Amino acid sequence: MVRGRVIALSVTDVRFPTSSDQHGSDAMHTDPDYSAAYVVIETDATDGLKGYGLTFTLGKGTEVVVCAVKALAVHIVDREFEEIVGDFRRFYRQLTSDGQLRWIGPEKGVVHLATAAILNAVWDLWAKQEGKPLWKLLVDMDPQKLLSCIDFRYITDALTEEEAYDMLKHGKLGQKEREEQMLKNGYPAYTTSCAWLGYSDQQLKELCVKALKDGWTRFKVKVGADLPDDIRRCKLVREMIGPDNLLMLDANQRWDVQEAIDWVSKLAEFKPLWIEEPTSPDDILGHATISKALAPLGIGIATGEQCHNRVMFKQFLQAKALHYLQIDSCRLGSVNENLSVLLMAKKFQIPVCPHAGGVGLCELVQHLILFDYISVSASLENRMCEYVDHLHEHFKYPVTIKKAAYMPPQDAGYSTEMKEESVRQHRFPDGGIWQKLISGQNV
Ligand SMILES: C[C@H](O)[C@@H](O)CC(=O)C(=O)O
Ligand SMILES: [Mg+2]
Repeated sequence: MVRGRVIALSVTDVRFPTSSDQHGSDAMHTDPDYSAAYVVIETDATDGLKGYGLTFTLGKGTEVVVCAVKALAVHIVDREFEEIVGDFRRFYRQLTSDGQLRWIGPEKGVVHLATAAILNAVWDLWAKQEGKPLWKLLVDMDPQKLLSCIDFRYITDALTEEEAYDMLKHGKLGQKEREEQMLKNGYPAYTTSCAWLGYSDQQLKELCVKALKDGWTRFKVKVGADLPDDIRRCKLVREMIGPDNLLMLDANQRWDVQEAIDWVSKLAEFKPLWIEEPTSPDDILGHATISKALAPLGIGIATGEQCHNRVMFKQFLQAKALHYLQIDSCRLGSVNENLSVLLMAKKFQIPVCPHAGGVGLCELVQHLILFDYISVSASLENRMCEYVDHLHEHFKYPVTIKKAAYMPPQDAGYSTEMKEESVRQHRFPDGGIWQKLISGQNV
């Protein structure tokens, strides 16, 4: 039962000094401090439940997003929670249509990341009030109700509400069996944690040995800064993992279109399944060109982690510019907008392989991909969810990985809540960790 009036929203700049060990590094982000604009919403209900939400950022970017969250807060504070989730499409539109703030978007960039942080907190609270993990709240939801959370504006030329309804109705068939299957075996995952760009060859080897021992069979390697380095690192990883395990490459937008084609052709001998973000995330036709050129080599295109809204995804799908669609729980407008992308991917028959390289992204996106499998795609073919092995210890409900698969979370909510002590220590700039770093002490 939905209840309470929202009486407060707070937002905190939380940063982890991951760059000091090169965790998370890639060809474009060479000093990534994994960070979050962390939102907490409170209501006047007597249950004491709070909603926790975040969006993923890197270091300095966080303070800008924090400002945007504060600017948007006026739309949610002092509202009945029932009024928000009871007509979620309306609320989503209100938040994304603020007459002054939309000028610095619309539905992209800082203001959209802020929207994601706030809405993620709303979904967390809604799931908690219903006493269910978010994936289960979605799976159990009536199709009409689910659709009422989605803003279809700008995508009806690709997917109508009626088509989406039919898909969700159809998705009910066999849903119970798929849910049981997930509870037993989990959702298949791949790891990116063996081969961040700043890791040494020795680190790469040791991490591959450990990952293989832990049962991982799918590996992603960062590329794009230096071709001879890429050839050496891909050779090393391919030798370590053998011919049958999967290898994916990620360039994080480093190249021009022709440069991408030339560079990746030189890595084709290592049999990568995909090249991720070969060029600008906004260059839909460029991706289509790269896709055509690399198809004879059997290399697909993956993208999405910086695809800023459903309209971009629509065009990527229409232009046949990607083979693997990488939703992100914190870049799009939360669950609402991700639902629309999952449904478009289903219509265009493109597998969804979520992005999770960041703090908290694994915790959140597991819910979306579980819902996708159980209620929308009903397929595991060519599908896997990213996993990175960092910072889970700071979450109250961290992910559980078994045999290289995400096991469905059981606690109510969206797994977004961080431990209070972690927030206190990592708050920027006054948290203990940052005070020590700023004053030059070892941490
Ligand atoms: C800066 C992030 O670590 C980025 O490299 C993550 C990424 O591209 C991925 O996980 O994929
Ligand atoms: Mg990536």
